[in-house]
Amino acid sequence: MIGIGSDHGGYELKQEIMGYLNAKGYEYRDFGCYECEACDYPEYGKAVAEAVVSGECEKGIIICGTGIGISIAANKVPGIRAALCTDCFTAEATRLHNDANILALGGRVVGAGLAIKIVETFLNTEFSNDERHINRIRKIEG
Ligand SMILES: O=C[C@H](O)[C@H](O)[C@H](O)COP(=O)(O)O
Repeated sequence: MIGIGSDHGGYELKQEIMGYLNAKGYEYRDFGCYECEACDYPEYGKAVAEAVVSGECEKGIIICGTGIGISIAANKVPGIRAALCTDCFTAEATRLHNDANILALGGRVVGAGLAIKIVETFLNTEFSNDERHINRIRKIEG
């Protein structure tokens, strides 16, 4: 199960990404927002982050205008490693090196075509399980 959430700045891109997830047969839960009226990104970042930490969702995708605010909010939840990506290289690297469990995107930054490629890369790249990366992730957890 993938958790997905956005504020109004990410609402349109979220619809595109949900279309992609539907087409590929991914199971997902939309944590809102459910309309494009102005709302507050911390609520949706936190909701997706908590669903990932609880185990309800294996991974999350969060979107605001820049992807910055919502990733800051999600990263406040212990156990979350949310990565803001604007290209496929970082999406792959953050799975391989950081075992990122949430992908953050900026709906005002990347177009739908690139965003979907980033999502595809993120969802299809496994953590490397390399000892050096495991040690570094442990240091983040404290
Ligand atoms: O980091 C914050 C996000 O990019 C928000 O989506 C953005 O601040 C919303 O801006 P506004 O309220 O001007 O639409």
